[in-house]
Amino acid sequence: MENKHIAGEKNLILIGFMGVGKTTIGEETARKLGRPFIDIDKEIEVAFGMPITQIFKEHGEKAFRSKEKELIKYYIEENGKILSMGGGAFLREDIRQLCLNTSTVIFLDTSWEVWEKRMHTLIDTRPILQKLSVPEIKDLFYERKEIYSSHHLRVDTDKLTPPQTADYIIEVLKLQ
Ligand SMILES: Nc1ncnc2c1ncn2[C@@H]1O[C@H](COP(=O)(O)OP(=O)(O)OP(=O)(O)O)[C@@H](O)[C@H]1O
Ligand SMILES: O=C(O)C1=C[C@@H](O)[C@@H](O)[C@H](O)C1
Ligand SMILES: [Mg+2]
Repeated sequence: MENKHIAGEKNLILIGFMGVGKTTIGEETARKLGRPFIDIDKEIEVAFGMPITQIFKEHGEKAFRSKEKELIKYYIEENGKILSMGGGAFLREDIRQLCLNTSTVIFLDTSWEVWEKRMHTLIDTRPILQKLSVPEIKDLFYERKEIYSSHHLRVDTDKLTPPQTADYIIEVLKLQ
């Protein structure tokens, strides 16, 4: 009951470090609930007409972050959707507060040990990871964890597949 009250028809926003499954699990949750799914990273790519790696190279991170903020504000305006954030969006206090005040924020929590095994599949498409050594990535991973500690629901994804994670979110928030 408590959870139903928290979630309602509010947007669900998935947060967490790069590659924890925000896009995959967001898509799956939206499909199961029959709700629209918006991936903010994808929308930024559409707006610039190029992949994220190229946006960082040609326009810089500042332009990327500015478009990210603009699109989050736009998509958060209307309720009923599932939104997956870029891993860095929640770093900004204004975005964090906007998300927490309007939506149900779900932190996908993956352990470093599990994430590290997945890392090699992520590097090519995540420019932030490309310039860092593994120990630096590990530091960033734990730094970011603190930022993601502001949320409404935490899901430990280590032993769950994306469809199982989506089922868990739907069940615990009593969305069906
Ligand atoms: N629970 C999981 N178990 C196994 N593999 C997973 C899990 N969640 C995601 N993956 C895999 O990890 C990769 C990254 O997932 P995804 O792109 O959804 O992450 P993301 O959080 O959206 O990353 P980013 O912040 O960079 O957008 C994908 O190949 C996906 O299939
Ligand atoms: O964690 C980050 O800073 C990022 C995560 C990705 O989702 C993208 O938004 C981009 O690669 C930056
Ligand atoms: Mg994603």
